[in-house]
This record gives sequence, structure tokens and C-alpha cells, in this order.
Amino acid sequence: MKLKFTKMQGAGNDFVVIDAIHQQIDFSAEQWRRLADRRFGVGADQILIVERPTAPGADFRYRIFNSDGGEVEQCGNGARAFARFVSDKGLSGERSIRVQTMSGIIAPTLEDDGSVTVDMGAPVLEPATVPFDSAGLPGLPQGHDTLWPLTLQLQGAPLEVPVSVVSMGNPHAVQVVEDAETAPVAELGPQVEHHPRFPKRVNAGFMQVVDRRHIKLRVFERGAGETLACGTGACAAVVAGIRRGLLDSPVRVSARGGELSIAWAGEGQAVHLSGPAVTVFEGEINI
Ligand SMILES: N[C@@H](CCC[C@H](N)C(=O)O)C(=O)O
Repeated sequence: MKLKFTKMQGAGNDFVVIDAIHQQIDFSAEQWRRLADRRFGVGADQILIVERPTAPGADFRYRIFNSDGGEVEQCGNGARAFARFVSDKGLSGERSIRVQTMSGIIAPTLEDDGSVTVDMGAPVLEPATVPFDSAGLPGLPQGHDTLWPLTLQLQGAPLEVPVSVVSMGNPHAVQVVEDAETAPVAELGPQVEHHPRFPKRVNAGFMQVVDRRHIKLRVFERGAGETLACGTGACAAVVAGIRRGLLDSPVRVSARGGELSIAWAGEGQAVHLSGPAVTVFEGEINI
């Protein structure tokens, strides 16, 4: 079949966006993988599907597939692209929309300067819900209840790394590093992603604190490898940094592909993610 798509990016995290309101889509994991493949398909970190909602109070349903073909709960940079897409395609005339995801409703707003701000909802900090298996690990003091030790291997030697475990609808493990540029992301990222304490795997964040309102961040994403930016990863890193007493909201997040801004007022409050959302090209592919 011929599939119409739009290629988009937000801070270098790239997407194939598909209108499934006006096209019939029923693809296998293999077809999603092929579409995301940079040689055999269009190429993307994630594929984003725009559907009619099934939840009351939502304007659209947003489905997300990683480049490995797996469907996932949330994607922050994608949420900005989603909002830009539905506006550009005339699917909505509103500046603010309510979007149903696998992990609840999020609310993107188009800003006058062309950026998009997304109310991502409140982070989940309870380890079992992330999900993280803390069985057998010592209990953690109040206020440090997201920080857990993970045993990894670095150049053949065992290494114990404290990670903050946070869900933004999808699971994240954030570690603090001296220098994000030289952090061993390619070596540690896959070990964190597949660590047995994360039953649904996890996105692995490497955060360098530049000052209390600025971090540098690299994320080895579950199901996609290292991307140039990760929106939910930025939210999780800032939540972890604020809880660890290292950061104050709002925080500028420098990723390899661009800049994001994250605001969080604390426990029980929604995280707000702001950044760019850009259309790169449109096309049609035989799939
Ligand atoms: N790039 C995304 C996150 C996409 C999903 C993630 N890889 C997962 O498996 O949870 C973002 O901007 O949040």
C-alpha cells in the first residue's frame, strides 16, 4: 500500500508522523521497523500515529512506536511534533489540544514564537509503578526514594551506579555524570536499558549538572539507541535533579540536537516541556 507521511524533528529527535484518521493503518512490528529504518525506509527514532480518540475529553489519540517496532507509552518531543502536525494539517484549529496516550492525557500548546509547550502530567516516583524491581535492595531515606544502585560493567570491571528511577508515563533511569560529552553512553546505555531490575526495559539518561538551572543531557533510549534529544528523558532528569537538591525549576536542557526547557513545581505537579517542533519533508512510501 502507499502510505502518506510527514517527516518531523524536535531538537534532532526525528519522527515519521502518520495521519491514521484519513488512512487505514494496521501494521506489524516488522513494518514499523522498516518504515523507521534509515536505509530501507524513511528513517526515524519513533513513528507517531494520529488517530481519533477513544477516551472522553480527548481531541486525538497519539500512538508511538520505537524504531525497534515496539509500541510505547509516551514521547515528549513527539508530542510537540504531534501538535504542530494536527495544526498544520488543519485537523485542529485550537492552539491547545488534549491528547490521549497509553499513559494518560497530555496537553500540548502552540506558542507564538513557534515552539510548543506540553503539560506532560505528573511524574511517577513510586519504584514498582515505574516499573523498577527494588526487591532485596536496602530501603532509601525519605526524599531520596528515587535513587537506587545498579550494578553495571565498565571496561570489564564491575561498577555500582546510583540511578534515579522516574516514570514520565515511560520508564527512565537517570545517572549524574561529570561530563556528558565523554560519558560512556554507548557502553553503559544498553546495560541500563536491559538491566533485569527494569521488567519493561528503560531509557537511560546521563545528566551533567552545569549549574542549578542548566544541564547537559544524553539519553540512550529504549528501543531506539542514543537519540539527539529525548523529551521525557529531559523531564525525568530535571525531576531527578530537583529531588536530589541539585536543580531549581525552570531548567534549560542542552541535548546534542538542541535546547529544551523544563519546569516542575514539585511533588504531585505536572512537568512542562518546551521546545521546537519542525516539519522536514513530506512523502509517500510503498509499504
Ligand atoms: N524520544 C522520546 C521517547 C520515546 C520513547 C522511548 N524510547 C521509550 O521507549 O520509552 C521523547 O522525546 O520522550
